[in-house]
Amino acid sequence: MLSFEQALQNLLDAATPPRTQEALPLLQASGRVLAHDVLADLDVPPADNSAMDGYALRVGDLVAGQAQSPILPISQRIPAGSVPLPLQAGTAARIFTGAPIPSGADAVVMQEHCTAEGDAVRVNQLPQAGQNIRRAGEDIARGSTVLQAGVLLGPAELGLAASLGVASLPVWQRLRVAVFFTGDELQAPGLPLAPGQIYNSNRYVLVSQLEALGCSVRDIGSVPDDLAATRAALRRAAEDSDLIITCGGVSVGEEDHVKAALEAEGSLQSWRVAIRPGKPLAFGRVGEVPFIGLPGNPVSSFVTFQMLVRPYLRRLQGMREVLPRRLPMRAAFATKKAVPVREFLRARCNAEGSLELFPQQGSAVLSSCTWAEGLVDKAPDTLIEPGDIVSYIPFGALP
Ligand SMILES: Nc1nc2c(c(=O)[nH]1)N[C@H]1C(S)=C(S)[C@@H](COP(=O)(O)OP(=O)(O)OC[C@H]3O[C@@H](n4cnc5c(N)ncnc54)[C@H](O)[C@@H]3O)O[C@H]1N2
Ligand code: MOO
Ligand SMILES: [Mg+2]
Repeated sequence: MLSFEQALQNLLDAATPPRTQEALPLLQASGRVLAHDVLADLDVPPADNSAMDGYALRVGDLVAGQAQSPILPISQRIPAGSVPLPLQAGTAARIFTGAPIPSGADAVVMQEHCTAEGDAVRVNQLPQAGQNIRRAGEDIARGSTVLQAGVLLGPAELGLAASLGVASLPVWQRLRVAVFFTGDELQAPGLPLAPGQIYNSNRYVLVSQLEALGCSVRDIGSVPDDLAATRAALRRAAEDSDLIITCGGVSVGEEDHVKAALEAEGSLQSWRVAIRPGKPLAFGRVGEVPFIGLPGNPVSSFVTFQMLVRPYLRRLQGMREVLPRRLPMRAAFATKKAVPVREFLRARCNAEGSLELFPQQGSAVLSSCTWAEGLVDKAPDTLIEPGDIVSYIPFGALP
């Protein structure tokens, strides 16, 4: 049986980085992984511009007059998008937010601090030099790396690329993941349950987790607890896929056919990891296609995906390495027995700022995964007492 660390290391060592990339228009690149760094070939903003609607002026012209509320004639009007003339000495320019600063001006005074008087302006609150001016390049400096290869492109990244004038981005080809779900008892949501059936919830957890990571999923569907059917499903899953992930049928019962099917159609590299939930996790290959057999228990497949499959998928997709952020937090609970495997306990923070456990830590209790906000990572053969500091991994802190 592998330790958690061995299982994770095996997966990461086996993760071949992506090779094929494609250039996509920005809006089609959302949710994709950037294949190359993006460098700025211009300053953003390109030129000094006004942060406010007001008047561009030279502070020295205000002080020279020594008046409390000096008045300056208005020499030009600069809306955003226009090209200003150099500022005439002793005058002010009417200027609007985003408009370029005329050469010679060194501050913008907000119109709320002024009084317009015909074609002149009375300045009631003297500005500091540089005030309300957004300098060229203060957001992005020409030549700097704006986006790093491996980032999962979201709204802010697309906006930043657009602010540089970039219209398309190089992204890695989506990882093609084939999935199927084993179990005679499975019924699709929306259809009536026959006696003995349950709804196939794992499908929705797995497919949505894969899609959230930018994978393209081919769902082979539900497969009965039958060796020949499982072998046929493996063969189909291996066609045109970069990875196969199945749910169910990897434990020790006669109705669990995934391991035998894998040994018949490919190779079983390892089976069972010393963790709870998620112990009967299987790794292997079908031909050249890597295979992961997740356990059927809903929490087992959820937690093993989060803790082991995600880091693997991130590397397969060329995403930046990010370790799950662990927080040392105080436990407001006690565990009852020390088990010889590493445990990931579903927990969340209470009003006092310490951690509570979901009362049922069984691995078929899917409702715990909507109640919990993260996992307490508990070492083998240990107990946790109230007040202990534990290692807590918020779901949101999982890369
Ligand atoms: N004698 C033993 N029995 C079991 C062991 C063991 O070591 N000795 N391991 C237990 C552990 S740990 C786990 S985890 C489960 C995993 O078993 P399988 O991977 O073979 O999963 P199944 O038997 O197919 O199903 C387990 C459980 O989950 C339900 N299930 C399955 N697929 C789905 C799905 N798509 N959606 C919702 N629920 C699903 C299934 O009905 C079963 O209740 O084995 C233990 N047994
Ligand atoms: O591996 Mo299991 O998830 O403990 O039920
Ligand atoms: Mg089973």
